[in-house]
Amino acid sequence: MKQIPTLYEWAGGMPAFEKLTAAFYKKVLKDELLEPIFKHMSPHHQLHVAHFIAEVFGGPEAYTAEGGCHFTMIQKHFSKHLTEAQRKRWVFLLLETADEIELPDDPEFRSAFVGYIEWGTRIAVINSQGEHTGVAVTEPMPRWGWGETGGPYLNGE
Ligand code: HEM
Repeated sequence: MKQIPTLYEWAGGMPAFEKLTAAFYKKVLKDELLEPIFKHMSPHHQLHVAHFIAEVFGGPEAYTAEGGCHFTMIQKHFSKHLTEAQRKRWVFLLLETADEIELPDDPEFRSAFVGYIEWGTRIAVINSQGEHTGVAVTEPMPRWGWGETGGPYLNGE
């Protein structure tokens, strides 16, 4: 039976996630809707987000090793009062960056990728409205797989 790669491996490993967030946050800082909420972010922000997403997609436990967990990430959004318009722009710019840095664009990968991004951004917005969350401090990191598509696009292989 063929070994199915993780989304992390299929994407190109950590260099791909770090490239994605580095290019993404450059765009964010030039965007009129997002710049005001990100202008004070730390220089490590892009790496933390790369490590978080990479871990969700089956990569090494880098975010956890840095002392983070799912709740920590959720907490970073408390009381930011993020709007649906900001969320949509965040998603749009991330997907635009994914194309620009040539993240795999096969239907299977992108379907799984967008699935998590859609879920994760909605969770971020919900948990940004105050300082309460349904997410327990002990909640494990989400683990995203290929989902309904069941595996990567193999083009007849
Ligand atoms: C899949 C979706 C998302 C993930 C995985 C994510 C992840 C993270 C992480 C890991 C941090 C902490 C960074 C650090 O410790 O340096 C953070 C902070 C933050 N996120 Fe998100 N986020 C997501 C969606 C969003 C969206 C949609 C918005 C806004 C539209 C947003 C706005 C922010 C802001 C404003 C901060 C704090 C920035 C600061 O430190 O000044 N996030 N996010």
